[in-house]
Amino acid sequence: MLRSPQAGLKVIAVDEQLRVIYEDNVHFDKDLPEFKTQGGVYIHSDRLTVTSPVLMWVKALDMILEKMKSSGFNFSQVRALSGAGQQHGSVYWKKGSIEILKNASSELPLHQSLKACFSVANSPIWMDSSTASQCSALEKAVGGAQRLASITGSRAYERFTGNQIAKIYSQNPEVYMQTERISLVSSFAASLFLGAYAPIDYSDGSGMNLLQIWEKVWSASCLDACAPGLEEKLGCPVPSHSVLGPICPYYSQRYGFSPDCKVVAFTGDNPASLAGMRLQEGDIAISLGTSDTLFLWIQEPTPALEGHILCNPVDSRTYMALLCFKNGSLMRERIRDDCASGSWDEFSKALSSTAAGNNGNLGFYFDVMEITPEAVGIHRFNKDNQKVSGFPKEVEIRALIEGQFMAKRIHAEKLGYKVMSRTRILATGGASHNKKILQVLSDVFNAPVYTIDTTNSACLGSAYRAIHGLVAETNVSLADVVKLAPEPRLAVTPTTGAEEVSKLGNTIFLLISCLLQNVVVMNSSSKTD
Ligand SMILES: Nc1ncnc2c1ncn2[C@@H]1O[C@H](COP(=O)(O)OP(=O)(O)O)[C@@H](O)[C@H]1O
Ligand SMILES: O=C(CO)[C@@H](O)[C@H](O)COP(=O)(O)O
Repeated sequence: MLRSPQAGLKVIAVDEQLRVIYEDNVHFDKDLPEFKTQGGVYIHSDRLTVTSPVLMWVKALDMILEKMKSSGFNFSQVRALSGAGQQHGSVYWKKGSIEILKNASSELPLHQSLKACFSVANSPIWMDSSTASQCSALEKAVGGAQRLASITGSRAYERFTGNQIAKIYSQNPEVYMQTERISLVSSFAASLFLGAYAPIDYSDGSGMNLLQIWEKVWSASCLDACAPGLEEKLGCPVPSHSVLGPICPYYSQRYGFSPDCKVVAFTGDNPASLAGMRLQEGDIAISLGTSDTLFLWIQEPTPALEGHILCNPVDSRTYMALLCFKNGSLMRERIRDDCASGSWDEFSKALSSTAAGNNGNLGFYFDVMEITPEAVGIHRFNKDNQKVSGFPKEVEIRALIEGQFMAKRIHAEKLGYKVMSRTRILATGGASHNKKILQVLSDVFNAPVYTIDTTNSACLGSAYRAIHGLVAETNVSLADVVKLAPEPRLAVTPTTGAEEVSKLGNTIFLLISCLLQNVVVMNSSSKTD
């Protein structure tokens, strides 16, 4: 029921009929200003290193539980809890912290007891891209990028945890040596509820460049390439539906939780969204949160140099494919501020006043180095495919949104996904509130778009996973557990005629995208030569 994304901490509680009975959040920048984060993070002066203060996450948990308590929430009725964290980020527990965690006094908020527990105060998070040299070394150590992808589901990515750990070890070996346990953001949050170090689940563990996704064990060659003695610091990975144990006494004493309340393994935010959206095979899920992600349920994946294959969080025999785009909401917000006076309403009006296909005007908008494709900068092309330096405001807004969705379609198709007549697009995340944005999504994919009641699918998915955890050992599927839950709702259908326009746009977009990527890659390699 808990989720710790980048910008804040969110909570949802559901009853036995799977109705949402409580929903709340803590916003890091606004509610915890003493940490001075922007969007929940610190972007360091090199513009590559991105971290979040780990104690801010603990304080946010204290705060949200206090809010629930003051609203009269009945904690004693909670039978199970689970949660999700932004993927790839890591937390470093100092030697001896396990005792402090186990024995935290229920008289104190948790952040006070855990003040001295972290050997790295600012945790590296998914936005970090400062580990290029560690990525090259890891790929080299295992026999190349494709070999690493075949073992772990992904070639080396800078934000993936193994590379982040390798950086900490190489820059600060003494800090690494002082660390007794390394958690992901998800297993860290689970540890706070367990009062013990929680294991990493298979699904979030697949975002580390360390797990053999087929055998579901740590890869000795990847571990050795990153840092010595790493296996011991990570603990054994477990199936995502595992019950980790009962909630620790701290929560019964301070908030009135039942001592029988079970803690089910926490997982990554995207895997939890897959559960919350009740994804079926053939569907495509698009999360429009801080980052944009696209994911699919997949039976027999073939890991490639683009995209990620993760263990499926709700079915250990299958997988999920994931594509992540860094220039998501923050990019849309920047263009909203520049072209629509900071108003989503005005932004939406611009989408209504321009035609699908944008009269041939196309744009690529990457304020920060994109993950897929690896490109940066703002690149605009008119209907004659000539590069132009600017667009009128409304054209700019449509070029941004069409470009973002064309990139998603093209890259999903490269992973082998085919839009079929039964394809449903399930949209979630903050920007899925915006119907005009969803209309463009529907037109570009030529498929209907559905949403669920809450845009907070990762949090809802965590609640579903908590219930599923109670029965998963008896072979009951998540689909069975959530069959009473409200079905996704049809939000928009494709505009007649939009398909032809978007097909043409897609082809041109693909051509320019390939050229652009090559130019960027060539430029960056000539820089390092
Ligand atoms: N009406 C809207 N139109 C477009 N984007 C929106 C709208 N409302 C919120 N957003 C975007 O949603 C983002 C937050 O999404 P959310 O899913 O809550 O983030 P997270 O991934 O951190 O959980 C904000 O950055 C904001 O840009
Ligand atoms: O890096 C990825 C996925 O690979 C991101 O999707 C993170 O999991 C964080 O997501 P937000 O919820 O903050 O957008």
